[in-house]
Amino acid sequence: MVRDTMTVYFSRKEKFSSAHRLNSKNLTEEENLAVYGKCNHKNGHGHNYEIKVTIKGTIDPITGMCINLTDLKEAIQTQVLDLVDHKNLDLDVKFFKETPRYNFCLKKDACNVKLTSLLLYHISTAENICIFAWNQLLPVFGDSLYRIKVSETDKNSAEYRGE
Ligand SMILES: Nc1nc2c(c(=O)[nH]1)N=C([C@H](O)[C@H](O)COP(=O)(O)OP(=O)(O)OP(=O)(O)O)CN2
Ligand SMILES: [Zn+2]
Repeated sequence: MVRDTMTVYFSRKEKFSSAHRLNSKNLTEEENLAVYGKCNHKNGHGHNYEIKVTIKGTIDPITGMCINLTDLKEAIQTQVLDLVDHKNLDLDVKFFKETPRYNFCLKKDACNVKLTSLLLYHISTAENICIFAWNQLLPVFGDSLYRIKVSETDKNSAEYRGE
């Protein structure tokens, strides 16, 4: 039986090259080295990243498409690739350079419990690159944006599905 509405997924892969360094402002020099190892080296390093963006939708009966590939390519290019390709993620991309996440934690000292604010920055891991790309593409695709996968190497990748 053929259904009236069928949910389908359409994906596009792109590549980009960026430099970065894994280093947290919330850790000491020694802690950074212990957590990130060689990826914390002050010279930084680079990756030929791959990003895969998946759109969820129904098939337009006239075009046979759930999204026009031209629109998907254009959005990935302008919203993501133009900002990260041949860039230093930590210095050139605002999300990693200066967009703080405000977290509040309770710190207990000898006599009382104090509310202390802690500024947390986005470290340029594959996980956070997924979040960056999601934030950039969500205004374009809304609920149709299904999944973003970012691969640093053939061996390492992260995925985000907006959850
Ligand atoms: N959870 C995460 N951990 C790490 C990430 C990350 O994005 N999320 N990223 C890195 C570094 O960016 C690093 O460049 C990864 O490279 P490496 O450790 O060399 O891993 P490879 O798979 O490329 O190489 P092998 O030497 O074969 O392991 C680190 N951690
Ligand atoms: Zn790296």
